[in-house]
Amino acid sequence: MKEIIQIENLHKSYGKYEAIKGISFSVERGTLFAFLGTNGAGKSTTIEILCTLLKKSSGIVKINGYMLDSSDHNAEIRKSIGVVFQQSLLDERLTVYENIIHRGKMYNLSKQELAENYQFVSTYLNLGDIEKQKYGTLSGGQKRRADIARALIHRPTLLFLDEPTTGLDPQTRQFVWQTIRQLQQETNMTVFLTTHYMEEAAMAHKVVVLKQGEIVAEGTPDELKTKYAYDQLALVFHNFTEGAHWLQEHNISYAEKQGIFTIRVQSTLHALALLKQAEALVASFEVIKGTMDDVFIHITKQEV
Ligand SMILES: Nc1ncnc2c1ncn2[C@@H]1O[C@H](COP(=O)(O)OP(=O)(O)OP(=O)(O)O)[C@@H](O)[C@H]1O
Repeated sequence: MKEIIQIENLHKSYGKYEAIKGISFSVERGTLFAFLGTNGAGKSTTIEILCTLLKKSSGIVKINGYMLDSSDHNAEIRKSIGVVFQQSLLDERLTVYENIIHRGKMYNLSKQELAENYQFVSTYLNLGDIEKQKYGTLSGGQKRRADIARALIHRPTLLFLDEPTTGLDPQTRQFVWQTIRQLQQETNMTVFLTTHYMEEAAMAHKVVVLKQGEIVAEGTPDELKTKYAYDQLALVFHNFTEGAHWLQEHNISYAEKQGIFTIRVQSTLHALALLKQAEALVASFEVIKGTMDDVFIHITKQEV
């Protein structure tokens, strides 16, 4: 089966408040999927439902071929997923090794499987230097490595990460991010990620954006950028007045700040054509590509 997650018309209410208002989407096996949304959009609620920690109000959810909330399927779902939450679940008083082995034992792995799996997670997360240290004494970045290792000890096919890099320094963020990408690519694991860092979402195979419990955009990063973001050409002219006149004569709308004229362009090729036309007047230029930040701001500002 191509899809590892299939969601149809999922609803979740907390009392009278409807946090998830009938969302439908799917995630393909072996891909990196980014689930985005403003604060309170319903991301954590959705993840908790998918991880069997929270009961849905209605809708159909299938994970790895198992129907959520149907007979003994939730136990099978739990075996095939790993979860890293914003808050850690490890015991502060135990060492990293003890914590991870303790977790592994919950999955009834044989001694040999447990040893092999530990070796696997230790290599990927570079645990060698911290495995004997008590979890409570680790730095934020080291804790994150241990959290991810804990989620992987039973070798799940699907990994949920709720804002895995929030609060980390840039170097640790990069390490965590590279490890996630490497795992996804080398082991064909599906990664379901929520993040507030748009450069991380830009690397996903598919993005879904949630706003107030509803899906407001869905597609590949390129599709979303084409639809919601645009490239800009920034120009500095040899002569400010001549440059401004040239743009006005050619009916080109612009914004100007401290001598830099910014023009919205359809593509880099469009920018090139304009530059050729205005070549004699231009002192310097820059083409600014549309980003996932632009996409996110555009979508989440829109009225639903
Ligand atoms: N236990 C609860 N009881 C009542 N309302 C809740 C409960 N949990 C969440 N909510 C509400 O449901 C909505 C969705 O919350 P959720 O935590 O899923 O959003 P989120 O997208 O994960 O936000 P963030 O990015 O801030 O973590 C919010 O309005 C929140 O206040």
